[in-house]
Amino acid sequence: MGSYTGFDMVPRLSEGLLDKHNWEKFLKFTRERYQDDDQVEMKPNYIAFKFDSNLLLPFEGHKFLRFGTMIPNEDSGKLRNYIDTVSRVATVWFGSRAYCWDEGSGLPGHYGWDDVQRSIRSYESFDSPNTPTTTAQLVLGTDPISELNLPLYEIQPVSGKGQGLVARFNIAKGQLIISEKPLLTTLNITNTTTMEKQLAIKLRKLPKDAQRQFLSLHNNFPGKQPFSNIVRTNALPCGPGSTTGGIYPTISRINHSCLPNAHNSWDSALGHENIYAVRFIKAGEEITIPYDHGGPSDERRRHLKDAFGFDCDCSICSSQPDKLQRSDERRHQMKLLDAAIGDGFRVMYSPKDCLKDCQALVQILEEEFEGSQDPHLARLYYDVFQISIVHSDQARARAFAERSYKARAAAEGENNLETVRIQRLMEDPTRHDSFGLSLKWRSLKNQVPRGLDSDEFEKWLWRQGK
Ligand SMILES: C[S@@+](CC[C@H](N)C(=O)[O-])C[C@H]1O[C@@H](n2cnc3c(N)ncnc32)[C@H](O)[C@@H]1O
Repeated sequence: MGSYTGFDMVPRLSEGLLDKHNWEKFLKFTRERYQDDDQVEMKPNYIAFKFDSNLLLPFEGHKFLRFGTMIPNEDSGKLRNYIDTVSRVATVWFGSRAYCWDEGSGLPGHYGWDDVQRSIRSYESFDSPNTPTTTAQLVLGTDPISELNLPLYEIQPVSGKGQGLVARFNIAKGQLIISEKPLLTTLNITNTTTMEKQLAIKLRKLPKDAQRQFLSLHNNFPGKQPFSNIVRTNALPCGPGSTTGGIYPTISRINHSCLPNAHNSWDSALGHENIYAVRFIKAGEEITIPYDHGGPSDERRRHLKDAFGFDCDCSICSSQPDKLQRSDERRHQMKLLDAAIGDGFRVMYSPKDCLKDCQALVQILEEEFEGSQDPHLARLYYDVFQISIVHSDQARARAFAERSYKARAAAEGENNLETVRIQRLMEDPTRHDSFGLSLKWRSLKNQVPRGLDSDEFEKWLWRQGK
């Protein structure tokens, strides 16, 4: 046996220029210090100390939590020397932020090993860079506007669409824009006379303020049944496929786009609707969400006209014919691939073909959504997770669950119940009901090859060239 020792970065580094600069200097020094040491190896994404798979220094400092391991009792002092030296250099660059700990002396580390392992797994591929929302964030990595907790939007007239939500500040991808409780929720009742009566009863029970807010919402179907038509214009389903709709004082002011910059999701634990930015939104830009069910523009426009009574004039629908045609081709292809991926027989008997389809779909989503594809990727990577786990491939299942988790956390928040469920599957893919239906691709969750560059890792992940 032995005792654990090392240093943790507390708080972890930001993606700001200052932290990046210090991390680069620290790595440069470490690299030079060990350049002739055959125990220290330069990998595509990190510096590896060969003694232990936990002793890695990633090139992306914001991912780093810990440099530490167990020093066996029989260690001659060699391993301890490496850890002490790197820890000392870290304290030179980062001061007390490089928190040195030693369990043998009764000083435990700051982070749990689960978090450390997760951070280490993330070293294998580079993150796509975030666009800073302010100069302060560019330099310091923190966003003073979000710390002030000011509303990030205001309700304004938007040309051709009535009112809409417009960003007051730059909003980062993954930022929560608004979380709101519904004024009321209602079942989707097809008989509008019954619906009108039930809504009248519900409205009467609301405080006067809420009644006024409801009645001030836009009604795209003026006529005899104002309550149900306000619902028809403004309701958002409380979760995917839900037959209950929610009406909101502010969220119901958000207009539709077929290429939206925000994503709406229902938080069933809190009974809130959340809106997250799915790409960087510039101050002054309109905030939009999707009301459509996908498909090429003719299908989307038909659905929006039938269900909501408006002709969409979003940036895609009103683009030049050749651009629209390319988008339509991609959307058509997305539908075909979606259907093929969901075919259980293929998942079971032609899983490699399914993987190929999933990879093709990732590519198309990237082209079509230009950086705002996280809501789609969250679902797609979960599908690939399922394909992997059906065939007992825990290593890839975990990597895909991690990608699904990241995309979902960015689009729906870390506390969303579905995000948390996927996080658990990422920790232990065998919890999924379909684990082990086939043993075709059996692997353990740690059987991930280390030290591959990004292309090699992708090839491994998608089972190319096997
Ligand atoms: C939920 S409301 C959104 C807020 C509404 N614009 C308002 O003034 O309160 C939906 C209505 O907004 C308008 N709208 C939303 N997205 C639109 C778009 N992409 N193109 C044209 N009109 C749109 C339509 O009149 C639609 O029925």
